Order: sequence, then C-alpha cells, then structure tokens
Amino acid sequence: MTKVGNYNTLEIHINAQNVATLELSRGAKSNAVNSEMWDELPPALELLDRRDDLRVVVLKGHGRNFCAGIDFSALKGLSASVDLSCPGRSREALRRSILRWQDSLTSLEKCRWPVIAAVQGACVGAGVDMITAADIRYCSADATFCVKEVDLAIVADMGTLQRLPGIVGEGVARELALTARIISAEEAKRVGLVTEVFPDVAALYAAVDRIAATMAAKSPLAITGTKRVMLHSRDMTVSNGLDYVATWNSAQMLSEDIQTVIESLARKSKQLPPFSKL
Ligand SMILES: CC/C=C\C=C\CC(=O)SCCNC(=O)CCNC(=O)[C@H](O)C(C)(C)COP(=O)(O)OP(=O)(O)OC[C@H]1O[C@@H](n2cnc3c(N)ncnc32)[C@H](O)[C@@H]1OP(=O)(O)O
Repeated sequence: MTKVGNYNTLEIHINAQNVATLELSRGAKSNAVNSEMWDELPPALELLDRRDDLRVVVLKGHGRNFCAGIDFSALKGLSASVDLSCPGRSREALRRSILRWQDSLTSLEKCRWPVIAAVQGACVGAGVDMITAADIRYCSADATFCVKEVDLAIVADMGTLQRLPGIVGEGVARELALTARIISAEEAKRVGLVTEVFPDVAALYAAVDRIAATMAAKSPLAITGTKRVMLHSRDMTVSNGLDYVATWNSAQMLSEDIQTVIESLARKSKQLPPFSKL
C-alpha cells in the first residue's frame, strides 16, 4: 500500500492491484462533511483521475459510521459567510457555495475510474449524496441509510434528488426523500440502493477488495469507457446514447487491448491477459 496525497480529512492509499482506497478520515465525527472535506474531495479525485496506472477507487469511511452528512458547523458557516447587507449579493454568494459543494461530490462521477462505495454504520444526508455519485454500492449488515434533509427543513441539494431516482426508481426515491425514513441494509438491497449486503465490515471490505481486483484486471480502456458512456446515457435519450457510444467506440475499438483479448481467446486462455496502463 502506498499513501498518496496529503489531506486533513481524507486518506488515500493505492495497492499492488492499482486499486485506490479513498477513506473519509473524520471517524471521531462520524465522517461528517466539514468545509475542509468539501474542499479536499475535488483535488483528491482529480489526482486519482490523472493517474494512468490506476484502475478502481474504493470509497470508505473510517470508524463506526460511513458518513453523518454535512457537518453542522459547515451548515452554520454557510449562512454566516454571506454579506447580509445586500440580499442579491448574499444569494449569489450562497448559490456559488452550493454549486461548489455540488461539484465536490460530482468529482466522484468525473473521475474516469469506477468508484465503489463500501458503507458501514450510518449513511445520512450528504453521505447518501456521496454514494449516489459512486458507480457501485455495497454495505455491511449494520448499515442504515437516511435522506435526512427534510428533517432539517432543507431541500436536498447535493445530488440525491437527481441521482437516487435512477438507482431505486422514482417512487422509492420520493418516499425516502419526503419522509426521511431510515432504512436498513436489507431494505437498501431490496430497493436496489446497494448491490449486496455483507455480514460485517471485515466481510464487506474483503469482498470489495476482491471485486475491485477483478475489475482492475480488465482493459482500462473498456472500464473507463463503460463508466463514461453509462453516465452520458443516463442523462440522455436512448438514441442520443447510442449515437454517443458509436462515436466513442469508433475512437476506441482500434485499441491493442481488443487484439490482446482476441489473441488470448485464440490460445483458449481461461485468464484475462495483462493490459498496459492508459
Ligand atoms: C448546502 C447544504 C449542503 C449539504 C447538505 C447536506 C444535508 C445533510 O447532510 S442532512 C444530514 C445531517 N446529518 C444528520 O442529521 C446526522 C446527525 N448525526 C446523527 O444522527 C448521528 O451522529 C449518527 C450519524 C446516526 C451516528 O450516531 P452514533 O453512531 O451514535 O454516533 P454519535 O455519537 O452520534 O456521533 C459521533 C460523533 O460525531 C459527531 N457528529 C455526528 N453527526 C454530526 C454532524 N452532522 N455534524 C457534526 N458532528 C457530527 C457527534 O457529535 C459525535 O461527536 P462528539 O464529539 O463525540 O460529540
């Protein structure tokens, strides 16, 4: 494991399979997202995005809970930071702060490498925003999920209302967002918020390591292209998505990775061949 970057609220390690672990490291505060964490996420993900040798990012939370949502100090700081002498300027400043924090979580989507969220304990508010921007979600049996914002008298504005319907369906997303009901790991699996539930955190992390290693062994061109095309298609019509992937593949299908796979299949090899870094 090699540690990369230097952050106060995050820890990043990269293992021998080129899988990065991005850990929220405010365990003592249930990984509540303070203003420093909002600021540190984009450069951390840009650093991972830039690395040609990487293959997968695993997003974890240190300690008992995955993420307790926005740190109440950041929420207070947001309104305290605006200049109340001019309502127009105040609202413009607030809007820009909200957009900047939205971008912070969207950096999980912008990272070309797939992001797997591994959730234990509580995942609340901004924690749900965060995992809905990941590509795949798994959890341990003690995990709970809550779209908490209406209980704080706010409209969720960091991505859950936009991304959750595509993951669990419109009806379930509305029920969760309008009631702020806490759901268990089992219910999260039933509604499709997570793909699998593991008995405990050790089993969760072991399984995620295995899954990440499997993905890391595949063609990085195919993996990054699949993430990009699926994100593009999510926000487009089917015909627009098909057109996009035709253009994408006309640029990618001449890759040496495809030749390598075809040669390996011709040798009747049971294993994937090694692929060079991007
Ligand atoms: C522009 C707006 C942008 C973003 C908006 C986002 C909206 C949201 O995120 S809404 C959700 C806000 N979060 C919450 O309401 C959760 C509050 N916390 C809890 O309910 C619980 O702490 C828990 C997450 C269920 C975990 O419970 P437990 O395991 O019993 O731990 P605790 O002892 O309660 O907490 C440990 C430690 O963490 C501190 N902490 C927890 N949450 C927050 C928080 N949101 N902000 C700041 N600090 C938090 C808690 O105070 C404890 O610290 P101590 O120093 O030990 O007191």
